[in-house]
Amino acid sequence: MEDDSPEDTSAPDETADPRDDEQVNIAKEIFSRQEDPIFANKSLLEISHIPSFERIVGRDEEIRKLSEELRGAVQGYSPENVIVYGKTGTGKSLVSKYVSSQAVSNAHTDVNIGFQYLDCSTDNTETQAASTLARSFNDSSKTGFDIPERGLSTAAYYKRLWRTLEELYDVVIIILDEADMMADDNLLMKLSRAGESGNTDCRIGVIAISNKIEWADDLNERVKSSLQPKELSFHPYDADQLEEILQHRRDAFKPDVLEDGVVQLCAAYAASDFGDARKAIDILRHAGNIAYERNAANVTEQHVQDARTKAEKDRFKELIEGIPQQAKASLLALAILSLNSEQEEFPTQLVYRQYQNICENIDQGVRSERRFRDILKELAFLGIVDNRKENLGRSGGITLLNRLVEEPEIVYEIIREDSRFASLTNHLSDN
Ligand SMILES: Nc1ncnc2c1ncn2[C@@H]1O[C@H](COP(=O)(O)OP(=O)(O)OP(=O)(O)O)[C@@H](O)[C@H]1O
Repeated sequence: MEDDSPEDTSAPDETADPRDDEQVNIAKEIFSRQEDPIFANKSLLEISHIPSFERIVGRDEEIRKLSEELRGAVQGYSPENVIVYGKTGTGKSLVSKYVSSQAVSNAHTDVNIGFQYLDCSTDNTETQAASTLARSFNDSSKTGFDIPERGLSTAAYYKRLWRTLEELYDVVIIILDEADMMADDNLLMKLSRAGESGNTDCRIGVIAISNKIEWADDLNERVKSSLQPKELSFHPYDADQLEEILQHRRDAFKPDVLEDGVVQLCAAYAASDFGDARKAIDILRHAGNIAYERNAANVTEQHVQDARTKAEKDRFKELIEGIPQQAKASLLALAILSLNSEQEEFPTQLVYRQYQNICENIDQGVRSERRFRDILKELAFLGIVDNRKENLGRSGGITLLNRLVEEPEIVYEIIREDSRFASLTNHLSDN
Protein backbone atom coordinates (compact mmCIF):
# COMPACT_ATOMS: atom_id res chain seq x y z
CA MET A 1 0.00 0.00 0.00
CA GLU A 2 1.21 3.50 -0.76
CA ASP A 3 2.04 5.82 2.10
CA ASP A 4 0.75 9.28 1.28
CA SER A 5 1.69 10.95 4.57
CA PRO A 6 3.95 14.01 4.06
CA GLU A 7 7.68 13.33 4.04
CA ASP A 8 9.63 14.09 7.21
CA THR A 9 12.02 16.71 5.88
CA SER A 10 13.67 17.33 9.24
CA ALA A 11 15.46 13.98 9.41
CA PRO A 12 18.87 13.91 7.73
CA ASP A 13 18.94 11.65 4.68
CA GLU A 14 21.42 8.86 5.55
CA THR A 15 21.65 7.76 1.95
CA ALA A 16 22.50 11.19 0.55
CA ASP A 17 25.92 11.36 -1.05
CA PRO A 18 27.84 14.30 0.48
CA ARG A 19 29.14 15.01 -3.04
CA ASP A 20 25.60 15.93 -4.12
CA ASP A 21 25.87 19.20 -2.21
CA GLU A 22 29.18 19.95 -3.81
CA GLN A 23 27.73 19.22 -7.24
CA VAL A 24 24.73 21.43 -6.60
CA ASN A 25 27.16 24.19 -5.66
CA ILE A 26 29.27 23.75 -8.78
CA ALA A 27 26.16 23.90 -10.96
CA LYS A 28 24.79 26.86 -8.97
CA GLU A 29 28.04 28.74 -9.28
CA ILE A 30 28.10 28.24 -13.07
CA PHE A 31 24.43 29.10 -13.60
CA SER A 32 24.52 32.18 -11.41
CA ARG A 33 27.46 33.82 -13.21
CA GLN A 34 25.82 37.03 -14.38
CA GLU A 35 28.42 38.51 -16.61
CA ASP A 36 29.68 36.75 -19.73
CA PRO A 37 33.00 38.44 -20.49
CA ILE A 38 33.26 36.93 -23.97
CA PHE A 39 29.89 36.75 -25.69
CA ALA A 40 27.40 39.59 -26.18
CA ASN A 41 24.91 37.64 -28.29
CA LYS A 42 25.95 34.02 -28.76
CA SER A 43 22.81 33.14 -30.72
CA LEU A 44 24.31 34.93 -33.76
CA LEU A 45 26.76 32.02 -33.96
CA GLU A 46 24.23 29.25 -33.54
CA ILE A 47 23.78 27.07 -36.59
CA SER A 48 19.99 27.35 -36.45
CA HIS A 49 20.23 31.16 -36.55
CA ILE A 50 18.94 32.66 -39.80
CA PRO A 51 20.83 35.90 -40.38
CA SER A 52 19.08 38.99 -41.66
CA PHE A 53 19.77 40.12 -45.21
CA GLU A 54 22.50 42.57 -44.19
CA ARG A 55 24.46 39.65 -42.80
CA ILE A 56 24.22 37.48 -45.94
CA VAL A 57 27.50 37.98 -47.73
CA GLY A 58 28.90 37.05 -51.12
CA ARG A 59 25.75 35.53 -52.56
CA ASP A 60 24.29 38.49 -54.51
CA GLU A 61 24.47 36.66 -57.84
CA GLU A 62 22.71 33.56 -56.46
CA ILE A 63 20.05 35.73 -54.80
CA ARG A 64 19.51 37.57 -58.09
CA LYS A 65 19.23 34.35 -60.14
CA LEU A 66 16.88 32.63 -57.72
CA SER A 67 14.69 35.75 -57.45
CA GLU A 68 14.44 35.80 -61.27
CA GLU A 69 13.20 32.19 -61.26
CA LEU A 70 10.58 32.93 -58.61
CA ARG A 71 9.56 36.30 -60.07
CA GLY A 72 6.27 35.01 -61.51
CA ALA A 73 5.09 34.02 -58.04
CA VAL A 74 4.67 37.59 -56.77
CA GLN A 75 2.28 38.28 -59.64
CA GLY A 76 0.29 35.10 -59.06
CA TYR A 77 1.90 33.03 -61.85
CA SER A 78 3.73 29.74 -61.55
CA PRO A 79 7.28 30.11 -60.28
CA GLU A 80 9.95 28.05 -62.01
CA ASN A 81 11.09 24.88 -60.27
CA VAL A 82 14.74 25.10 -59.30
CA ILE A 83 17.35 22.54 -58.29
CA VAL A 84 19.96 24.15 -56.09
CA TYR A 85 23.14 22.22 -55.60
CA GLY A 86 26.57 22.75 -54.08
CA LYS A 87 28.79 21.54 -51.27
CA THR A 88 27.77 21.66 -47.65
CA GLY A 89 27.80 25.04 -45.90
CA THR A 90 27.69 27.12 -49.09
CA GLY A 91 24.49 28.98 -48.17
CA LYS A 92 21.98 26.99 -50.25
CA SER A 93 19.32 26.74 -47.52
CA LEU A 94 19.91 30.27 -46.31
CA VAL A 95 19.53 31.87 -49.75
CA SER A 96 16.52 29.69 -50.64
CA LYS A 97 14.72 30.67 -47.42
CA TYR A 98 15.65 34.30 -47.79
CA VAL A 99 14.47 34.64 -51.42
CA SER A 100 11.25 32.72 -50.69
CA SER A 101 10.46 34.96 -47.72
CA GLN A 102 11.11 37.99 -49.93
CA ALA A 103 8.66 36.63 -52.53
CA VAL A 104 6.02 36.42 -49.79
CA SER A 105 6.62 39.93 -48.51
CA ASN A 106 6.76 41.46 -52.01
CA ALA A 107 3.63 39.74 -53.34
CA HIS A 108 1.08 41.88 -55.15
CA THR A 109 -1.80 42.84 -52.87
CA ASP A 110 -4.25 40.45 -54.51
CA VAL A 111 -1.87 37.46 -54.46
CA ASN A 112 -1.66 35.10 -51.50
CA ILE A 113 1.75 33.44 -51.36
CA GLY A 114 2.97 30.91 -48.83
CA PHE A 115 6.29 29.15 -48.44
CA GLN A 116 7.37 26.17 -46.40
CA TYR A 117 10.69 24.50 -45.76
CA LEU A 118 10.87 20.71 -45.52
CA ASP A 119 13.95 18.85 -44.29
CA CYS A 120 13.86 15.63 -46.32
CA SER A 121 16.51 14.00 -44.15
CA THR A 122 13.88 13.96 -41.38
CA ASP A 123 10.67 13.61 -43.39
CA ASN A 124 12.08 11.18 -45.91
CA THR A 125 8.98 9.16 -46.80
CA GLU A 126 6.19 10.39 -49.03
CA THR A 127 3.59 10.07 -46.23
CA GLN A 128 5.68 12.00 -43.67
CA ALA A 129 6.46 14.70 -46.20
CA ALA A 130 2.83 15.08 -47.30
CA SER A 131 1.73 15.16 -43.65
CA THR A 132 4.27 17.83 -42.65
CA LEU A 133 3.55 19.99 -45.67
CA ALA A 134 -0.24 19.75 -45.23
CA ARG A 135 0.00 20.64 -41.53
CA SER A 136 2.47 23.47 -41.96
CA PHE A 137 0.47 25.15 -44.74
CA ASN A 138 -2.83 24.65 -42.95
CA ASP A 139 -4.37 27.37 -40.79
CA SER A 140 -7.31 25.65 -39.10
CA SER A 141 -8.86 28.98 -38.09
CA LYS A 142 -9.36 29.65 -41.78
CA THR A 143 -9.91 26.19 -43.27
CA GLY A 144 -11.94 24.90 -40.31
CA PHE A 145 -10.14 21.55 -40.21
CA ASP A 146 -7.17 20.09 -38.35
CA ILE A 147 -4.71 17.62 -39.82
CA PRO A 148 -3.39 14.88 -37.52
CA GLU A 149 0.34 14.28 -37.53
CA ARG A 150 -0.08 10.52 -37.94
CA GLY A 151 -2.70 7.96 -38.76
CA LEU A 152 -3.91 8.97 -42.23
CA SER A 153 -3.00 7.29 -45.49
CA THR A 154 -0.66 9.00 -47.94
CA ALA A 155 -3.58 9.71 -50.24
CA ALA A 156 -5.55 11.28 -47.37
CA TYR A 157 -2.65 13.60 -46.51
CA TYR A 158 -2.34 14.68 -50.13
CA LYS A 159 -6.07 15.34 -50.23
CA ARG A 160 -5.80 17.66 -47.23
CA LEU A 161 -2.71 19.31 -48.68
CA TRP A 162 -4.49 20.10 -51.96
CA ARG A 163 -7.54 21.35 -50.08
CA THR A 164 -5.43 23.60 -47.86
CA LEU A 165 -3.55 25.07 -50.81
CA GLU A 166 -6.76 25.54 -52.76
CA GLU A 167 -8.46 27.40 -49.92
CA LEU A 168 -5.60 29.54 -48.63
CA TYR A 169 -3.10 30.29 -51.40
CA ASP A 170 -2.72 31.41 -54.99
CA VAL A 171 0.93 30.39 -55.10
CA VAL A 172 3.23 28.40 -52.82
CA ILE A 173 6.97 27.84 -52.80
CA ILE A 174 8.14 24.57 -51.27
CA ILE A 175 11.79 24.18 -50.30
CA LEU A 176 12.85 20.53 -50.18
CA ASP A 177 16.21 20.55 -48.40
CA GLU A 178 18.42 17.46 -48.83
CA ALA A 179 15.93 16.35 -51.50
CA ASP A 180 18.16 13.42 -52.44
CA MET A 181 17.36 11.83 -49.04
CA MET A 182 13.76 11.14 -50.10
CA ALA A 183 13.09 7.43 -50.43
CA ASP A 184 11.70 7.96 -53.96
CA ASP A 185 10.66 10.64 -56.48
CA ASN A 186 6.91 10.37 -55.79
CA LEU A 187 6.59 13.64 -53.84
CA LEU A 188 8.35 15.60 -56.59
CA MET A 189 6.13 13.94 -59.16
CA LYS A 190 2.91 14.79 -57.29
CA LEU A 191 3.93 18.38 -56.59
CA SER A 192 5.00 19.03 -60.15
CA ARG A 193 1.81 17.53 -61.58
CA ALA A 194 -0.68 18.86 -59.02
CA GLY A 195 -2.18 21.42 -61.41
CA GLU A 196 -2.17 19.19 -64.46
CA SER A 197 -3.86 16.40 -62.46
CA GLY A 198 -6.64 18.77 -61.38
CA ASN A 199 -5.73 18.49 -57.68
CA THR A 200 -5.44 22.20 -57.04
CA ASP A 201 -5.42 25.54 -58.87
CA CYS A 202 -2.77 26.83 -56.50
CA ARG A 203 0.51 27.27 -58.39
CA ILE A 204 3.37 25.31 -56.84
CA GLY A 205 7.07 26.07 -57.21
CA VAL A 206 9.65 23.67 -55.82
CA ILE A 207 13.20 24.51 -54.78
CA ALA A 208 14.98 21.16 -54.39
CA ILE A 209 18.34 21.41 -52.61
CA SER A 210 21.04 18.76 -52.82
CA ASN A 211 24.74 18.33 -52.10
CA LYS A 212 24.97 15.79 -54.91
CA ILE A 213 25.42 17.19 -58.37
CA GLU A 214 24.50 13.89 -60.02
CA TRP A 215 21.16 13.70 -58.17
CA ALA A 216 19.26 15.77 -60.76
CA ASP A 217 20.52 13.52 -63.58
CA ASP A 218 19.32 10.41 -61.80
CA LEU A 219 15.72 11.62 -61.46
CA ASN A 220 13.02 9.62 -63.14
CA GLU A 221 12.40 10.88 -66.71
CA ARG A 222 8.71 11.54 -66.00
CA VAL A 223 9.64 13.71 -63.00
CA LYS A 224 12.21 15.60 -65.03
CA SER A 225 9.72 16.24 -67.78
CA SER A 226 7.02 17.62 -65.46
CA LEU A 227 9.42 19.48 -63.17
CA GLN A 228 11.48 21.08 -66.00
CA PRO A 229 13.86 22.38 -63.35
CA LYS A 230 16.25 25.30 -63.70
CA GLU A 231 19.58 24.64 -62.05
CA LEU A 232 21.56 26.87 -59.75
CA SER A 233 24.93 25.88 -58.37
CA PHE A 234 26.60 27.32 -55.27
CA HIS A 235 30.39 27.40 -55.19
CA PRO A 236 32.44 27.01 -52.02
CA TYR A 237 33.37 30.29 -50.32
CA ASP A 238 36.93 31.54 -50.51
CA ALA A 239 38.82 32.80 -47.45
CA ASP A 240 37.87 36.46 -48.12
CA GLN A 241 34.16 35.66 -48.33
CA LEU A 242 34.31 33.55 -45.19
CA GLU A 243 36.10 36.36 -43.41
CA GLU A 244 33.36 38.76 -44.45
CA ILE A 245 30.67 36.35 -43.23
CA LEU A 246 32.39 36.20 -39.84
CA GLN A 247 33.01 39.96 -39.69
CA HIS A 248 29.24 40.42 -40.05
CA ARG A 249 28.76 38.39 -36.87
CA ARG A 250 31.47 40.05 -34.78
CA ASP A 251 28.76 41.54 -32.60
CA ALA A 252 28.18 38.05 -31.19
CA PHE A 253 31.18 39.01 -29.04
CA LYS A 254 31.71 41.81 -26.53
CA PRO A 255 33.59 44.80 -28.04
CA ASP A 256 37.38 44.31 -28.33
CA VAL A 257 37.24 40.68 -27.17
CA LEU A 258 38.38 39.25 -30.52
CA GLU A 259 42.12 39.71 -30.94
CA ASP A 260 43.48 40.74 -34.35
CA GLY A 261 43.87 37.80 -36.69
CA VAL A 262 41.25 35.59 -35.00
CA VAL A 263 38.55 36.04 -37.63
CA GLN A 264 41.07 35.67 -40.46
CA LEU A 265 42.41 32.43 -38.99
CA CYS A 266 38.91 30.90 -38.65
CA ALA A 267 38.21 31.88 -42.26
CA ALA A 268 41.50 30.44 -43.49
CA TYR A 269 40.87 27.12 -41.75
CA ALA A 270 37.33 26.82 -43.10
CA ALA A 271 38.50 27.81 -46.60
CA SER A 272 41.01 24.98 -46.57
CA ASP A 273 38.19 22.68 -45.40
CA PHE A 274 36.05 23.03 -48.56
CA GLY A 275 34.88 26.65 -48.09
CA ASP A 276 32.17 25.73 -45.62
CA ALA A 277 30.59 28.74 -43.85
CA ARG A 278 29.08 26.50 -41.17
CA LYS A 279 32.56 25.31 -40.26
CA ALA A 280 33.91 28.87 -40.09
CA ILE A 281 31.11 29.91 -37.72
CA ASP A 282 31.56 26.75 -35.66
CA ILE A 283 35.28 27.32 -35.18
CA LEU A 284 34.70 30.92 -34.09
CA ARG A 285 32.01 29.88 -31.59
CA HIS A 286 34.18 27.08 -30.17
CA ALA A 287 37.15 29.46 -29.87
CA GLY A 288 34.90 31.78 -27.82
CA ASN A 289 33.82 28.88 -25.62
CA ILE A 290 37.43 27.86 -25.01
CA ALA A 291 38.35 31.46 -24.07
CA TYR A 292 35.41 31.52 -21.65
CA GLU A 293 36.33 28.18 -20.07
CA ARG A 294 39.90 29.37 -19.56
CA ASN A 295 38.74 32.64 -17.99
CA ALA A 296 40.59 34.57 -20.70
CA ALA A 297 39.78 38.21 -21.37
CA ASN A 298 40.21 37.84 -25.14
CA VAL A 299 39.77 35.25 -27.85
CA THR A 300 43.23 34.58 -29.30
CA GLU A 301 44.64 32.77 -32.32
CA GLN A 302 45.69 29.99 -29.94
CA HIS A 303 42.03 29.51 -28.94
CA VAL A 304 41.14 29.24 -32.63
CA GLN A 305 43.83 26.63 -33.19
CA ASP A 306 42.62 24.67 -30.19
CA ALA A 307 39.01 24.96 -31.36
CA ARG A 308 39.94 23.60 -34.73
CA THR A 309 41.90 20.72 -33.27
CA LYS A 310 38.96 19.93 -31.03
CA ALA A 311 36.49 20.03 -33.92
CA GLU A 312 38.75 17.79 -36.02
CA LYS A 313 39.21 15.46 -33.10
CA ASP A 314 35.45 15.21 -32.47
CA ARG A 315 34.72 14.45 -36.11
CA PHE A 316 37.53 11.94 -36.36
CA LYS A 317 36.78 10.40 -33.01
CA GLU A 318 33.29 9.54 -34.14
CA LEU A 319 34.70 7.88 -37.24
CA ILE A 320 37.50 5.99 -35.47
CA GLU A 321 35.39 4.88 -32.52
CA GLY A 322 33.35 2.74 -34.88
CA ILE A 323 36.22 0.75 -36.40
CA PRO A 324 37.36 -2.70 -35.15
CA GLN A 325 40.30 -3.10 -32.75
CA GLN A 326 42.62 -4.56 -35.40
CA ALA A 327 42.02 -1.54 -37.59
CA LYS A 328 42.74 0.73 -34.62
CA ALA A 329 46.05 -1.06 -34.01
CA SER A 330 46.96 -0.61 -37.69
CA LEU A 331 46.11 3.06 -37.53
CA LEU A 332 48.08 3.51 -34.34
CA ALA A 333 51.09 1.91 -36.03
CA LEU A 334 50.94 4.50 -38.79
CA ALA A 335 50.47 7.31 -36.26
CA ILE A 336 53.52 6.25 -34.24
CA LEU A 337 55.66 6.02 -37.37
CA SER A 338 54.53 9.49 -38.46
CA LEU A 339 55.21 10.97 -35.02
CA ASN A 340 58.72 9.58 -34.96
CA SER A 341 59.76 10.62 -38.42
CA GLU A 342 59.99 13.58 -40.77
CA GLN A 343 58.30 11.42 -43.40
CA GLU A 344 54.55 11.25 -43.96
CA GLU A 345 54.35 8.11 -46.11
CA PHE A 346 55.41 4.61 -45.10
CA PRO A 347 55.64 1.32 -46.98
CA THR A 348 53.15 -1.34 -45.88
CA GLN A 349 55.89 -3.69 -44.63
CA LEU A 350 57.21 -1.09 -42.22
CA VAL A 351 53.72 -0.28 -40.92
CA TYR A 352 53.11 -4.01 -40.51
CA ARG A 353 56.21 -4.41 -38.31
CA GLN A 354 55.06 -1.54 -36.13
CA TYR A 355 51.59 -3.08 -35.96
CA GLN A 356 53.09 -6.42 -34.84
CA ASN A 357 54.96 -4.59 -32.05
CA ILE A 358 51.75 -2.99 -30.85
CA CYS A 359 49.76 -6.24 -30.90
CA GLU A 360 52.45 -8.06 -28.93
CA ASN A 361 52.71 -5.18 -26.48
CA ILE A 362 49.03 -5.22 -25.62
CA ASP A 363 48.53 -8.98 -25.99
CA GLN A 364 46.34 -8.84 -29.03
CA GLY A 365 46.33 -11.43 -31.83
CA VAL A 366 48.37 -10.53 -34.92
CA ARG A 367 46.75 -10.78 -38.37
CA SER A 368 48.69 -12.05 -41.40
CA GLU A 369 50.37 -9.46 -43.62
CA ARG A 370 47.84 -10.21 -46.33
CA ARG A 371 44.91 -9.49 -44.03
CA PHE A 372 46.76 -6.40 -42.79
CA ARG A 373 46.88 -5.07 -46.36
CA ASP A 374 43.11 -5.46 -46.57
CA ILE A 375 42.70 -3.53 -43.32
CA LEU A 376 44.76 -0.66 -44.77
CA LYS A 377 42.58 -0.69 -47.88
CA GLU A 378 39.44 -0.53 -45.73
CA LEU A 379 40.91 2.42 -43.82
CA ALA A 380 41.63 4.11 -47.15
CA PHE A 381 38.04 3.49 -48.21
CA LEU A 382 36.87 5.26 -45.04
CA GLY A 383 39.09 8.22 -45.90
CA ILE A 384 41.26 7.75 -42.79
CA VAL A 385 44.38 6.62 -44.62
CA ASP A 386 45.67 7.55 -48.07
CA ASN A 387 47.62 4.93 -49.98
CA ARG A 388 49.37 5.05 -53.32
CA LYS A 389 51.54 2.65 -55.28
CA GLU A 390 55.13 3.51 -56.01
CA ASN A 391 57.42 1.78 -58.43
CA LEU A 392 60.82 1.41 -56.76
CA GLY A 393 62.54 0.23 -59.93
CA ARG A 394 63.86 -3.21 -60.77
CA SER A 395 65.35 -3.92 -57.39
CA GLY A 396 62.45 -2.76 -55.22
CA GLY A 397 59.38 -3.66 -57.28
CA ILE A 398 56.07 -1.98 -56.53
CA THR A 399 55.31 -0.92 -52.99
CA LEU A 400 52.27 0.62 -51.37
CA LEU A 401 52.91 3.84 -49.45
CA ASN A 402 50.51 4.73 -46.63
CA ARG A 403 49.82 8.13 -45.12
CA LEU A 404 47.48 9.32 -42.39
CA VAL A 405 44.91 11.80 -43.66
CA GLU A 406 44.56 13.35 -40.20
CA GLU A 407 47.25 14.81 -37.93
CA PRO A 408 49.15 11.88 -36.29
CA GLU A 409 48.92 13.54 -32.82
CA ILE A 410 45.12 13.52 -33.06
CA VAL A 411 44.93 9.91 -34.24
CA TYR A 412 47.38 8.82 -31.56
CA GLU A 413 45.47 10.57 -28.77
CA ILE A 414 42.08 9.23 -29.83
CA ILE A 415 43.25 5.63 -30.01
CA ARG A 416 45.13 5.86 -26.71
CA GLU A 417 41.82 6.92 -25.14
CA ASP A 418 40.50 3.41 -25.92
CA SER A 419 41.14 1.44 -22.72
CA ARG A 420 42.45 -1.55 -24.69
CA PHE A 421 45.42 0.54 -25.83
CA ALA A 422 45.98 2.26 -22.49
CA SER A 423 48.62 -0.26 -21.35
CA LEU A 424 50.73 0.30 -24.46
CA THR A 425 54.27 1.32 -23.53
CA ASN A 426 55.66 4.37 -25.27
CA HIS A 427 58.53 4.65 -27.76
CA LEU A 428 57.40 1.76 -29.91
CA SER A 429 59.05 3.11 -32.98
CA ASP A 430 62.35 1.24 -32.72
CA ASN A 431 62.21 -1.57 -35.23
N1 LIG B 1 26.57 34.01 -47.47
C1 LIG B 1 26.39 33.82 -46.16
N2 LIG B 1 26.33 34.87 -45.32
C2 LIG B 1 26.13 34.67 -44.01
N3 LIG B 1 26.00 33.48 -43.42
C3 LIG B 1 26.06 32.38 -44.20
C4 LIG B 1 26.25 32.51 -45.61
N4 LIG B 1 26.26 31.28 -46.16
C5 LIG B 1 26.08 30.42 -45.15
N5 LIG B 1 25.96 31.07 -43.98
C6 LIG B 1 25.74 30.43 -42.67
O1 LIG B 1 26.41 29.17 -42.70
C7 LIG B 1 25.58 28.13 -42.18
C8 LIG B 1 25.34 27.08 -43.27
O2 LIG B 1 24.57 27.65 -44.33
P1 LIG B 1 23.44 26.83 -45.10
O3 LIG B 1 22.70 25.93 -44.14
O4 LIG B 1 22.64 27.77 -45.89
O5 LIG B 1 24.36 25.94 -46.03
P2 LIG B 1 23.91 24.77 -47.03
O6 LIG B 1 24.65 25.01 -48.30
O7 LIG B 1 22.43 24.69 -47.11
O8 LIG B 1 24.53 23.53 -46.28
P3 LIG B 1 24.00 22.00 -46.21
O9 LIG B 1 24.06 21.48 -47.60
O10 LIG B 1 24.98 21.34 -45.30
O11 LIG B 1 22.61 22.07 -45.64
C9 LIG B 1 24.31 28.79 -41.69
O12 LIG B 1 24.44 29.03 -40.31
C10 LIG B 1 24.26 30.10 -42.46
O13 LIG B 1 23.61 31.07 -41.69
